[in-house]
Amino acid sequence: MSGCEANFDGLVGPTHHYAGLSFGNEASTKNQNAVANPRLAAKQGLLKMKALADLGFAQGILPPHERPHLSTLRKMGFGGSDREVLTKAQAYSPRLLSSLSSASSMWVANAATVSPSADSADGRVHFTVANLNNKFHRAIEAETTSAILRATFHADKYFAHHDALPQVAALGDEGAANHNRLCGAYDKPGVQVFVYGRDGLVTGDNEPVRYPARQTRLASDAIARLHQLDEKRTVFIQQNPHAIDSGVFHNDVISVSNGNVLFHHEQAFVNSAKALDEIRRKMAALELDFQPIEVPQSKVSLDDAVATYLFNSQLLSKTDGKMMLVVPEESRQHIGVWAYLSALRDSGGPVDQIEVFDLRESMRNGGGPACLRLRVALNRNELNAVNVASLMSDSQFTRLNTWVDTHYRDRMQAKDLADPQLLTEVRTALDELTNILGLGAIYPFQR
Ligand SMILES: N=C(N)NCCC[C@H](NC(=O)CCC(=O)O)C(=O)O
Repeated sequence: MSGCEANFDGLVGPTHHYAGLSFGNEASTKNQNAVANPRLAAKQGLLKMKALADLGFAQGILPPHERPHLSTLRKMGFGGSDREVLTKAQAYSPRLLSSLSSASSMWVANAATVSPSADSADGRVHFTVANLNNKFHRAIEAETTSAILRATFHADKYFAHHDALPQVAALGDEGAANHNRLCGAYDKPGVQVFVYGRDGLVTGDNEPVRYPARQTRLASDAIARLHQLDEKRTVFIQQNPHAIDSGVFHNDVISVSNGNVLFHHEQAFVNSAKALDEIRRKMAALELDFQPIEVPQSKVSLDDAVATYLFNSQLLSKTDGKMMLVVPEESRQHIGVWAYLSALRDSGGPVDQIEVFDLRESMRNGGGPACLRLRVALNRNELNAVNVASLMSDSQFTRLNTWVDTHYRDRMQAKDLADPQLLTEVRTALDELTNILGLGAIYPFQR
């Protein structure tokens, strides 16, 4: 298969904690106020990146954002020295400070939507930063995400960058977590599948009632337009509102694609048969076979899918033509889910290997293996144009582990966030990280 899918993982930031900020994400709500371990979280992520790099997959690293986000606090009228701003914000509302200190930028599946050059009319890889406007703590990510992506994929000849869509609910956009691509070779045309939870312009009667639908059709349409996609190779599907109400806050909690395979739960989509048929027809026009793997509710319930995150997996193509599924430890711990995955592995189908990773620190905030990565399908020239220090290697792994050991605490709770020493630690760490990753001044405090 020519071209490759590079996975860029978000490095967990030093303020990682459990704040219960994401209504609709049941893990986030359930673990509010639990004690977090940022050092362990960062190391669990690095181990996954290194293991996949060692298996021969192209693996990149995206840095965390600066938190607490002093500039938002200042925009909200908290003045004085940095120390005073933190103290006043904490006194006003510990929850506000917590929101502006979340390490949520680690879940880079929500950083942007990415379209490979083979699908875009101008032959460039397109990135649209996600506005994440459904959650206050995530809506502040867009500006730094944009700086990071532009520094990592900096050659204009190959990469086109679009700013986030306007920050309004009608244009709610959560990035690649609601986007899949079916293809043959990664650098040849494929079919892009956008999944949305509600329309955005009009209120329909088929919307979730309990939890919010974060992605709108209006936003997905805009991205397809910005990325210059061909409608003959684009599909828009509504996510099942019942799934959203069961805790499937992003589509990547209920489906994942790779190559010509779509691994998904039977209750993932509205009017599933019609949607799958459209994908099949559009792929057939490219002379590609579509291989859906549909998991029935009778084998894995929606609730078990949300609890174990088996669909929040990475489906990766191996050199032997078979695929490997990267799942979180929680999927192995569940007898029924593990039995299903073992049978899938032994079925003679496209997936013949399951790899398990302990990502518990991230999982407790609702972020599994797929949430932590941003897929970027690249041809050889494009891969060569990526900022080289952003790619995982033996030396980067060693440097980053040492960096984490030097700068990260092993205990973090909301009450720690007003400590001015923490802000100093964060800035010192991030300044050093931009050197390790060769990214230049991407943070406002560096300018
Ligand atoms: N499925 C994908 N692609 N990403 C997972 C994102 C998890 C993230 N959790 C949080 O932001 C919780 C933060 C807290 O509660 O402390 C979210 O809900 O947006």
